[in-house]
Amino acid sequence: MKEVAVAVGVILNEGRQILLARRPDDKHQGGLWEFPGGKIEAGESTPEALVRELAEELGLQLDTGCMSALTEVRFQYPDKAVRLDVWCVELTAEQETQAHGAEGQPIVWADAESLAGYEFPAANEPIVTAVRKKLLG
Ligand SMILES: Nc1nc2c([nH]c(=O)n2[C@@H]2O[C@H](COP(=O)(O)OP(=O)(O)OP(=O)(O)O)[C@@H](O)[C@H]2O)c(=O)[nH]1
Ligand SMILES: [Mg+2]
Repeated sequence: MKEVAVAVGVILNEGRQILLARRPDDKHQGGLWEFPGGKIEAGESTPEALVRELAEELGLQLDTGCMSALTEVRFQYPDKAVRLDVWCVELTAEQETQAHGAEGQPIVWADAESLAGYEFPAANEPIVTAVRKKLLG
């Protein structure tokens, strides 16, 4: 199965909360919570893909300077193979006010302590571990 390369953003506000979005029911892994992002297009770096995806999905106007690599996860679903390239995205207070579910999807700001209480796609388990380690030590 061809592996799909995905840019994934762990978006942090100044209070070290993390933005989660709920995946639409009709999409792959629908109804679960995700870290926003999407498929990397030909010729794009991961941060470039994140700038584009986070504008489309959340209305954020970002440049790549607020992004830093966190981890990479390869996972095989029964119907799909993915490689998630996960970057932290640090928002200013002003940028935080821009963030909304631009495609109608619910969003929440979650504390690192509460992340384990959300249902994520199976591939996200190592991401949650990495975020907790970064923010909680
Ligand atoms: N964005 C995102 N995708 C994830 C996460 N975890 C995970 O397994 N994926 C998988 O990565 C794949 C691509 O993500 P996506 O559906 O956001 O892609 P996209 O925004 O380009 O959407 P599209 O289907 O409208 O082109 C999906 O199969 C999705 O299930 C996650 O935390 N965030
Ligand atoms: Mg997406």
